[in-house]
Amino acid sequence: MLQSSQPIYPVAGIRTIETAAMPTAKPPLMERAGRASAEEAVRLMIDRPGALLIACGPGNNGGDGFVMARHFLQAGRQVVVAFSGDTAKLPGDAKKAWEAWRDAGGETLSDLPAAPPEGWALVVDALFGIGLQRPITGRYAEWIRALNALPGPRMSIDVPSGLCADTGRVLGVAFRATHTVTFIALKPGLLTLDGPDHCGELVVKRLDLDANAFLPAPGWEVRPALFADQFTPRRLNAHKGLFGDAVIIGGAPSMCGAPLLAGRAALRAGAGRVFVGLLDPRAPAVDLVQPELMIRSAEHALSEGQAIAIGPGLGRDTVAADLLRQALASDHALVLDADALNLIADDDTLAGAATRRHAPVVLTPHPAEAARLLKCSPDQVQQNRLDAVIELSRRFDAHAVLKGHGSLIAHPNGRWLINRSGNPGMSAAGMGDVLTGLLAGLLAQRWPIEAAIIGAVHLHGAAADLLLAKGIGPIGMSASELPDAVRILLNQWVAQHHRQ
Ligand SMILES: NC(=O)C1=CN([C@@H]2O[C@H](COP(=O)(O)OP(=O)(O)OC[C@H]3O[C@@H](n4cnc5c(N)ncnc54)[C@H](OP(=O)(O)O)[C@@H]3O)[C@@H](O)[C@H]2O)[C@@H](O)CC1
Ligand SMILES: Nc1ncnc2c1ncn2[C@@H]1O[C@H](COP(=O)(O)OP(=O)(O)O)[C@@H](O)[C@H]1O
Ligand SMILES: [K+]
Repeated sequence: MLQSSQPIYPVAGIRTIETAAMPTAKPPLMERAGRASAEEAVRLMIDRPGALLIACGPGNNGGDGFVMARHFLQAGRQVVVAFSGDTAKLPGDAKKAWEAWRDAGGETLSDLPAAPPEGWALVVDALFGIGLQRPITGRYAEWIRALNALPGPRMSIDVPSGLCADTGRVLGVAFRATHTVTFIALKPGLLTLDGPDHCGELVVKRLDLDANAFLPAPGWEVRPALFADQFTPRRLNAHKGLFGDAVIIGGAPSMCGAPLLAGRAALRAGAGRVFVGLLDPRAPAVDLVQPELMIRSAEHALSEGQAIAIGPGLGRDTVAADLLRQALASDHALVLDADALNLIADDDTLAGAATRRHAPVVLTPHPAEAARLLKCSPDQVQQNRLDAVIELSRRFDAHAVLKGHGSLIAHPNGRWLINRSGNPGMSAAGMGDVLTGLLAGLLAQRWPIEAAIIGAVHLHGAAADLLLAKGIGPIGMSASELPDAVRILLNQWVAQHHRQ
């Protein structure tokens, strides 16, 4: 069974859902959140006897911590709660949760205690959740640093404290959880930038709410279920003409490797034929490692194919710009990567031609390329990757993929997604070229545009995860190893889907 995709809401959306659900929620949402956290904690503490430490903060995240503590106390488990604020200033529900903890016989320490000799069974971070407003400093920062230094499992309630739930930025310092239990739905900051490094294993507890019924989800996580419609087994009577022609354009002098890698990826993704159009007049006439690739001059290759990807190793001279102009004038689906993006960033006429195109355009920038397109700094892009990808899609009226861990996809219809596959083995030259080739390969097979983008981005990361699981990486994983893993996965998924 393919797992269905989960919705993602920025904090404002979560707040809307909470406000709508809260008045009628019985038991109250904080009770549900505390209980759900306790259930998850029990799973983490199997084989770990002893006390657990819960650090509670001054808002409702702290309230969840008090509820969780009470459950363990009532179950006869030793719990130590640390809270450095003023209980009189706790917001309503959190105050009630503290009172219930106190009334159950719970004790609250005003500072972090020393760890027992056998260590804590579990360290729980209930300091800040979606209400984090500014960088953490002072005593809370000291607490987080001290908690991060403790051995054993560390669980965050809702959001690792210090992590911005919307962007995945660390504000000052952040708790590094081995497990995070998040409520109602996923938030973007848990899935991109520094989010995954701080969340550890991430579990969503919906608190018995159907978030989508309160507020249609603006974003979704990428899952194979979203493109499984395309998993069609091949007929015995199939022939290459059914699987389309992909065209890759690039390879200025000394940069031929990039389009060849993309071409190999397009083949492994199943394209019937792959044309690679190289700009370098002295480029080899054949790829001896992959002789199936049909190498042409760039000009010649442009007249072939159902899907064109242009950019890998393209260069930025007038020849490159002219080829890009021709590609933009074609009526095929077009993937723009690398130097094609840089050319567009520098030339309003090319940018205009991309924006006005009728056939689909896919932009696949890494953060520095996105920054050139948006005329800002890479840092500004990374400060809010979701806003950046949505803005790119809007400005160019195109599909956009902002690469990096937790790649984001935005469609011109406003829908956005975050991909969770992939690992740091992919932080190596040529990985982006492979993604470009996969996109061209799936588009050549006439996958609908959204399915092709989501599918390519997910497969790309999942292939790297497969290599990682086999011990091939993260150190030393190379881009040319990825296409074979893509082929294995795609065939497995199609076969599994049709056995169900
Ligand atoms: N609402 C609900 O129905 C449900 C909510 N739930 C739970 O509540 C959480 C949200 O609760 P929340 O809104 O109270 O925010 P929270 O994350 O506890 O932090 C706010 C507090 O921190 C303070 N503060 C902020 N930044 C700071 C900083 N840098 N350094 C120091 N202080 C800082 C801020 O103070 P202020 O900014 O006002 O000075 C305020 O006191 C949510 O993540 C989930 O766990 C669940 O129970 C499900 C139902
Ligand atoms: N740590 C990581 N986790 C997941 N994916 C990654 C990671 N590092 C890189 N990638 C992926 O690898 C690809 C790198 O692309 P790019 O930066 O264009 O590389 P190149 O230009 O060398 O081909 C992107 O798809 C990116 O999302
Ligand atoms: K937290």
